Amino acid sequence: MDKNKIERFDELLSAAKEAYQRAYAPYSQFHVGASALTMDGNIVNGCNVENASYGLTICAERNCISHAVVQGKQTFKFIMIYTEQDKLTPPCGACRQVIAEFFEQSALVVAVNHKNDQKIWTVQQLLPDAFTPKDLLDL
Ligand SMILES: O=c1ccn([C@H]2C[C@H](O)[C@@H](CO)O2)c(=O)[nH]1
Ligand SMILES: [Zn+2]
Repeated sequence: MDKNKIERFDELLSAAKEAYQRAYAPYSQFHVGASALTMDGNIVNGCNVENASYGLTICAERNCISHAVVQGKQTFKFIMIYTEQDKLTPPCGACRQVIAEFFEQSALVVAVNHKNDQKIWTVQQLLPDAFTPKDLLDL
C-alpha cells in the first residue's frame, strides 16, 4: 500500500508512537497508539487504557477520537494505528463503529508497525453498510 496516500504520514506516525509509549496495558501487554488528522489540520492521538474489569478497556482508536472531540474536533481525514507487533493491527469492531460515526466512508485507516509495514483500508471496507448518524438524524 502507498503511504503517499496519507497526508502528513510522518507526523501521524510520530504522534501514534508517542501515544503508544503511554499505553496502559498491564493485562494484555498489547500496547497500541493511534493518531488522527482532523479536517482543520490538527493531529490528535490516543492509546489503549485497560482496566482490572477487562471489559472496560478502551482501545487506542476510540481514545484518540474522544480526545479529539474534547478538543472540539469532530471531523477527520485519516486515522493511524501503531503497534510493535509483527502483524499489523486492524481496528476492532467497536472501533470500526466509532470510526464510522466520525469519518467519511471513503476516509482512510492505516495500520503501521515497527517494521514500517503498512496496510490501508477505507472505512467502507472495514464496516460496509454502517449504521451511522444518517440513519438517526435528518441528514
Ligand atoms: O485495534 C486495536 C486492537 C486492540 N487494542 C487494544 C485493546 C486491548 O487493550 C489490547 C488487546 O486487545 O489492545 C487497541 O487498542 N486497538
Ligand atoms: Zn477497538
